Amino acid sequence: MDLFSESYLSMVRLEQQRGQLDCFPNWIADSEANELFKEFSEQLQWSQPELNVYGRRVLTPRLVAWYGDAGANYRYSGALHKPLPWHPRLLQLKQRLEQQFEIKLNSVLANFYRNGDDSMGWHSDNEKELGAEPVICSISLGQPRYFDYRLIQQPKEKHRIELGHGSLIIMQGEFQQWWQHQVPKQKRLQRGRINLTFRLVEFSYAT
Ligand SMILES: O=C(O)CCC(=O)C(=O)O
Ligand SMILES: [Fe+2]
Repeated sequence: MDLFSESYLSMVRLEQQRGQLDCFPNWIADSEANELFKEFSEQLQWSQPELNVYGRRVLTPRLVAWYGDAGANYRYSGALHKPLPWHPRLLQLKQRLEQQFEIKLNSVLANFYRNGDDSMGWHSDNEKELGAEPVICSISLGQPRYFDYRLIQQPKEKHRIELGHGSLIIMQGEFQQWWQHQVPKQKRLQRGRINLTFRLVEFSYAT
């Protein structure tokens, strides 16, 4: 063990105006990240919902699963989703985030990008049930993928980072009000990536 073994906690602040974007490149050590990738790919209840794009039904270009406390309902891909009960390893990660950053979270959207053809288009996570200044903690496992973000008012000026195995980014403050983000296709990539975005959503009693 070397003197700098705590360096996995090192943080890079990428943006501090118009919201905050922080990156912890090695938040989860490789060996644990390997285990988590395997367990989540095999054990989460992945589905591929249909999206309504200008009146056409198309499949979401990745697999998704929504976990959380009962009542943490969330609208994505055009429909309201009730959370599945916590997977124990997701719950552990949630608690680790809550303790380290002194925040409260109640749910997680898991995304499975099967290969470089899977993607997520430009969006802000600005749904009403997230509140005005959500704290979103996003963990990546598996194939490193680009994460692009841009100011809504300057859409041509794209910023690009790569989210590697075991990394964490935190978006908070006004970030969702000013910026959009995407995970573009990277056609040549064959391997899968799992992303977990932990959130705090307002409870709703919709059925
Ligand atoms: O896969 C990612 O890194 C981004 C996921 C995301 O933006 C979301 O779930 O809202
Ligand atoms: Fe997002």
